[in-house]
Amino acid sequence: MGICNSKPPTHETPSSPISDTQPTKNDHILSEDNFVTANDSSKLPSSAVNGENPSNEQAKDKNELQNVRKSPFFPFYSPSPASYLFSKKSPARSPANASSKSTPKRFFKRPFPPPSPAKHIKAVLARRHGSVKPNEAAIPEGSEGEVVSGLDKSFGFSKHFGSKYELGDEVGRGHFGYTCAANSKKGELKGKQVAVKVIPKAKMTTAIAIEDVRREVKILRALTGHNNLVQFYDAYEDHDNVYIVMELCEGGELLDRILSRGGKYSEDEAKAVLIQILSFVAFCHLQGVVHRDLKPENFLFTSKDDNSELKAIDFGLSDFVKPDERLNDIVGSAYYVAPEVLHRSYSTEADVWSVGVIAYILLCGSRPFWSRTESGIFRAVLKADPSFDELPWPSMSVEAKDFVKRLLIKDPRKRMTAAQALSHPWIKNCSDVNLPLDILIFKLMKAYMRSSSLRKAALRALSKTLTEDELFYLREQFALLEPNKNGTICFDNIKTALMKNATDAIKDSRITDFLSSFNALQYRRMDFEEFCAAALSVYQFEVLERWEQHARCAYELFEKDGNRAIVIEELASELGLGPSIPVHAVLHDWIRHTDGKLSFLGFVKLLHGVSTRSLAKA
Ligand SMILES: Nc1ncnc2c1ncn2[C@@H]1O[C@H](COP(=O)(O)OP(=O)(O)OP(=O)(O)O)[C@@H](O)[C@H]1O
Ligand SMILES: [Ca+2]
Ligand SMILES: [Ca+2]
Repeated sequence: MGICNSKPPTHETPSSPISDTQPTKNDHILSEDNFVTANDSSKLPSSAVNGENPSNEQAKDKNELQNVRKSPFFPFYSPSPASYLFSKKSPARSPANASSKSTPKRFFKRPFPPPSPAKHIKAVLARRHGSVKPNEAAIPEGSEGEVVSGLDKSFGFSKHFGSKYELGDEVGRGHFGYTCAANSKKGELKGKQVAVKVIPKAKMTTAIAIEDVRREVKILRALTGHNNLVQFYDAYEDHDNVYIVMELCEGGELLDRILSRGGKYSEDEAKAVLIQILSFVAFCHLQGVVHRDLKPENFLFTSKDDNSELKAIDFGLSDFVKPDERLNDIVGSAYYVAPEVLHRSYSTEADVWSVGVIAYILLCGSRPFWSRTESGIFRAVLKADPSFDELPWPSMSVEAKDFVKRLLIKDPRKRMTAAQALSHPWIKNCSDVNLPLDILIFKLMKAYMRSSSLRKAALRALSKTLTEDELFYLREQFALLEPNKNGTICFDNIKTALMKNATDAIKDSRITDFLSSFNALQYRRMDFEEFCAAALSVYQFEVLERWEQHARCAYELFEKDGNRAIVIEELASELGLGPSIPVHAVLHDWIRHTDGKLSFLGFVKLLHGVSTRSLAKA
């Protein structure tokens, strides 16, 4: 990886404190020494920002720097000085500072920076506010983010906020709004403390910004009933603001807790946090909602208690996504953004990547992809492999490393889903987790149902090579479909399982339309053996070290039972190859010349089947 490790890197060198200041354009500058020098006053936190006396601040910096220089290891193995930045008296968190534009500034003086608040990708801000100069945005934007006058800023929300709630102290602040505690004056919540996210209409200067707020409320309203999701109560508006009323979480942001611990989470502690995050993410994905802004700032603890429950907040960038749909707008926060988002073709897997980044940070205290500039971070996300060689990784369990690596796989088809992550040995071996239904099962089953008998035979052969560990997840998923006493499922099982888990969000994400793909199961039943073939992801299988062995073994089984002579045209249509492809040249090696049956190469290609893109068009 080489970006955020213990050796002074030779490129993308962090030489300034991580802060909310705009990244500079000189991300190509190389630095021999990435230690921040204590007398480089331009890099010191300003007292105007953090309220500290500048000379104290310099002294602290110096001390910390000395600690760092003395330590042969990472800065995270020296006590973190970060917690003082988050004390209640921090002006960044007080209402008096309410005019500042975004997340409170927090500064660090470390050669290898710990996590800090993540900024939204500049292109997001350009689209939403029309405020970033076109040449500043890393990704060129169209005219959709243009500032338009005469926008309709009425949302149809109740206008009686003032008569129902009394606003109290500010409890947090983001780029789009600020959040206050409030007291409910009447109704069901009378006397109860709530949180109110206030989004000023003056900030909604583009049609997209307005649409985002509408969708934020719609998604919050629709998604209900998960323990790790903040409870939404209602939305209001007046001439100046939109008010989102929700459950008050008094335990602060996950980011603050990570920082106050100096980045040290034991495997078990990290696991406890990640189980909650993944359980929430799997829930969203089953409802067809992609959060798109998962980061430690957007998870809050309900209380200061060490074992407090974690709640996801901030659906400001979230969207509905149909099972076969790919989204293309570049959205999120740079450190956490998935490679396929930067490639403008993504779905729910992008959230899982962000959880991978959070998992990496929880376990080692550093960000897996870091650079001083946005474009540098993007380059790292697209090209660099995170380091697992530096401390503390060598002392961590093999399972923990495998878990994080499989969340941070660049190809989204090969990455684990949230439900699979909850079934990963690192989690399942030591905790009693309620495994959720995985939307991936339905996507794969749909592709299976549309496949030829030849591909089904190939998949069946591969499924016979699964080990007990690999079967665990499929067994759990099959059980969630509640097979009858003969151990088989049909259309009704799939429908019932989906409906049992449905919230209102499912209407917008059209998950129910998807059910028609399973019509064939109205007339026949599927047993566990066939389910394994149907719900097996060949792409995910490919990342396993023993893949080649599995595939060879499966090919032998297929040879005995399923392989048959096939003509090139049949294979081309099976694989969804278009007329522009010279099939005879391309598929030449996929068919064995001696008997016209599939070669090993052809077998592997057939296993992958038609690309999801051509399936989506079908
Ligand atoms: N229910 C809540 N209880 C307590 N604090 C909250 C609650 N909701 C939000 N906050 C605080 O307010 C902050 C800002 O809220 P939120 O993240 O929703 O705003 P935003 O403007 O959309 O942020 P961003 O800049 O990440 O897009 C949060 O980081 C958190 O500290
Ligand atoms: Ca936020
Ligand atoms: Ca937001």
